[in-house]
Amino acid sequence: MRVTGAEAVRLTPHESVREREIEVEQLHLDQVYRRLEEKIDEAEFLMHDAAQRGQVGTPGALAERDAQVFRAGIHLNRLNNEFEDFLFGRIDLLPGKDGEKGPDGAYTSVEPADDAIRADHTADIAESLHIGRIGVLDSDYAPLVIDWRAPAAAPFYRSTPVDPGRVVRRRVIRSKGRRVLGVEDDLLRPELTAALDGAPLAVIGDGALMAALGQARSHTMRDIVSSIQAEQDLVIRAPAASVTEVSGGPGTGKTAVALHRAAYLLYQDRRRYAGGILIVSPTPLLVAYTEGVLPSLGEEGQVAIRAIGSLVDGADATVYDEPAVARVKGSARMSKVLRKAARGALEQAAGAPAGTGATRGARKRPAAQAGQLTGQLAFGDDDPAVQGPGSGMGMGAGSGADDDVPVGAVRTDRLRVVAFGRRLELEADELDRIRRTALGGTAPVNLLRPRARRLLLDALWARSGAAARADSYTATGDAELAAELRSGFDDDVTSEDAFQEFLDAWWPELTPRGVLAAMADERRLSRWSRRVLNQGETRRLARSLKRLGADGSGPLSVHDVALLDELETVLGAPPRPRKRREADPLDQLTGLEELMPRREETQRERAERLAAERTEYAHVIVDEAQDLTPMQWRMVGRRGRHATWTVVGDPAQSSWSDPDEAAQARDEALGTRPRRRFTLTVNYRNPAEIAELAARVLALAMPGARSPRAVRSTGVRPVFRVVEGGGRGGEGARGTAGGRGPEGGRGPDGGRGTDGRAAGTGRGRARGRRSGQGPAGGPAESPAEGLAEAVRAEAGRLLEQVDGTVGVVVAMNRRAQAARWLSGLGDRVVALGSLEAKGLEYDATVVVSPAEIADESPAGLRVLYVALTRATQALTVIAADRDEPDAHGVPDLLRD
Ligand SMILES: Nc1ncnc2c1ncn2[C@@H]1O[C@H](COP(=O)(O)OP(=O)(O)OP(=O)(O)O)[C@@H](O)[C@H]1O
Repeated sequence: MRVTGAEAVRLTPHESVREREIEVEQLHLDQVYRRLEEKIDEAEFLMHDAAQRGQVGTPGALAERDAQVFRAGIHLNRLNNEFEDFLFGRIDLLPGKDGEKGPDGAYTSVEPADDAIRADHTADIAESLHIGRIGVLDSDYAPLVIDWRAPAAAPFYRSTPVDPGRVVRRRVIRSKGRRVLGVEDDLLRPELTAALDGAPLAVIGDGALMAALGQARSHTMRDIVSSIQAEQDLVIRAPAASVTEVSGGPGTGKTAVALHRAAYLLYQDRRRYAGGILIVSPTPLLVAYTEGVLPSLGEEGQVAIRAIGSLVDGADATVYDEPAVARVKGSARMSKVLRKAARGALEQAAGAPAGTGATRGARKRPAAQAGQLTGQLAFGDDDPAVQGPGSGMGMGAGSGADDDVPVGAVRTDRLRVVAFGRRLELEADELDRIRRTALGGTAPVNLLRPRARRLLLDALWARSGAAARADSYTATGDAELAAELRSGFDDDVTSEDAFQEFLDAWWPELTPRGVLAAMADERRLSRWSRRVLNQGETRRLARSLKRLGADGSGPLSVHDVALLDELETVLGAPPRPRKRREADPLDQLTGLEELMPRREETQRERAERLAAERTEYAHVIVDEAQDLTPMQWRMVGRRGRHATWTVVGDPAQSSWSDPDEAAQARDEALGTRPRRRFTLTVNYRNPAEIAELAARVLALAMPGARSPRAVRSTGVRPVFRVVEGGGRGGEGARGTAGGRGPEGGRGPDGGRGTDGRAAGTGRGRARGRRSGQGPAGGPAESPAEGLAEAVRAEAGRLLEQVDGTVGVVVAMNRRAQAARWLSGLGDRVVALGSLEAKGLEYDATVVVSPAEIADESPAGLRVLYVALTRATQALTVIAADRDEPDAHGVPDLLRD
């Protein structure tokens, strides 16, 4: 903004300095954009020119041209992306110890020269660097903007008044599009009188960080690139070798740091990370919340952000298991059960249940019906565990008119073939022995089929007279003839449809979903889980897996996905057509089509594609690592066998009940790689008032654990409200919202008396009355008067109070109910179950019935701790009877 003379008169001296400094930055930004436009023109010219030249030249020249065009295209794409605050920072530096410049054109020295500061505490600024989302050089290769990830930008984040290095002033520049809106400075050497181009160094405002933290939250996370703090920067730029472990309480920026680290690693070594970076997130909600951050940092290509329930290709878990079931499915013991189930499913398919006298069973049972004997699943054509034609109907080897085999069914209790003009037969005993021999060891079941086939042929060969003949050839030294005879025999047998059909039925290809569905039969499962799970666990597991249906295609739970992945390993993936390798973009370059305008792939689509193409990654980042079950660690571990890792988490927020078992699985996944540990200590999300309340729950959940230090205080204390009867079934319960009379709530100022009432009779409630509708859509006098009305009223009040989002956190089994309570309040408010709240944040939250959340699972107190730490500005706790609230509405759990 240009300050005219008339305006300047009206400005206070302070304001005029601010305006002048904004103007200085505006001039620089204009210069940057001019340069960017030149670069865009260059890139466009290059692309056009290359297209004109077509496919002429030597292969080497063409490859070089393609590479150039490709680079230009990527650059163009980035430049064309309309970045908010493209340029966001500046540092003014003292002269350095040496005069060496780095590749970005900036001096590399971190420490000031010995004579940088004069005896009278004055100094001159030797260099000013602007920091932005990508680096820009001017036509003389002098830096106009330094990429935030470049080494020269590190002092912007790292310098502190205690250890300022060369930095005298750090400036955060706020801009929108091409317009600079404001600047905020930190003076890192306040004792110094510094001059820039002969004029005193101006210092404007303070609290760029505070301004960022106070901003309203939306449904997507913002990057923190302009205000990364020193302890966070250490993690982001930590060397990638081995394992980087980051712990820190709620709101300390673990997720933000993890995302920025992915962008940093790509910047540092793009070729190495062309192998892909996987970010594992606990929920699809958190994926949706965070997936915009990387594109805003100019990175989206090589990073796949996946929810733990979507890590297996094609699986998209929509269901949460009850805690007792989740405990069983998540336990490392499941790997044993699954191994047995995979082998058991195969035996079942062939009609010989393990341990029940397979021969007898097999004799009595026609193969296609064998599974039906246990009452649940038909192993055979409709067998969910079986893929492909399997035991297809047809005139198979074993089909015959005898016994009780339906016409056309393939028998698996005997094999009959004709070879070398002789009828050969293997009986059930022999087949059973062969199967057991083939299954010996730990190799994947589906991959053992060739071995089983070979054993069958050996057995048939042994019964054929040809074997004796071959032996005599061998004895007379004609081994070649013996081998020919054998190979002719094998050809003869295997060319018969009968043999192939038998094999398909007797050793079908099993699918993970099919085996999982097969485990829904409790009797069968108890055989497979013997001495591993107890009866209750087996029952719960079988019951839960019924959801998958007989064909295994039903909805998956989050914990089922790790089981599927394990089964994929145990069964062995059937060979798939090879897909194109995702590698360095330059390696894959095929020509101009890479650059032609196409529909932009979304981050999610790209993630899907990458995940489908990759089974392993070069770097794995695990967010909310404390929540991974042992089975999930095994699943994630398989994706990073050769990777470096960044693992971020907070044990105090863990919803897993057996931390020791999880720690062991984590150690196995991370192997013996050396670890670097970091701790983040400052809570940037919650104001101190909310953090204090959460700390009370932390003291119960994890005695002795330390809360992070809240960086700001708003003076707005949590509000408590009471619903009588609200704990008894929610919607159906009657009660009085805020019905404890004048003392029913504790006001935002910490005072008691009016707020509970005000909320109870507030806007949300009035709206309900006006429309003649209760929160659940029924008449106002309906039972929704209770908890539903209180929640709705409070959400309505908070929507008035904040500009951004409101989250209503309820126990998992109330999710659907709560969504109905809030219907019509708009999309700034959302209802979520306690486990879904992981990692998310809202301007304001309503936590409904803490006791209910805490009682949900053995880790309930830690889950409640998560729920209470989601708000950036305001928190309301609605207590029901079960919370045993005191006269002020404070639940028993949350009292001092
Ligand atoms: N340096 C920073 N500058 C500005 N905002 C920050 C900074 N660090 C963190 N934040 C903000 O603080 C909030 C919490 O960050 P984040 O979600 O990454 O924390 P977390 O440690 O993952 O929390 P939780 O454990 O509760 O999931 C976010 O809004 C984030 O943008």
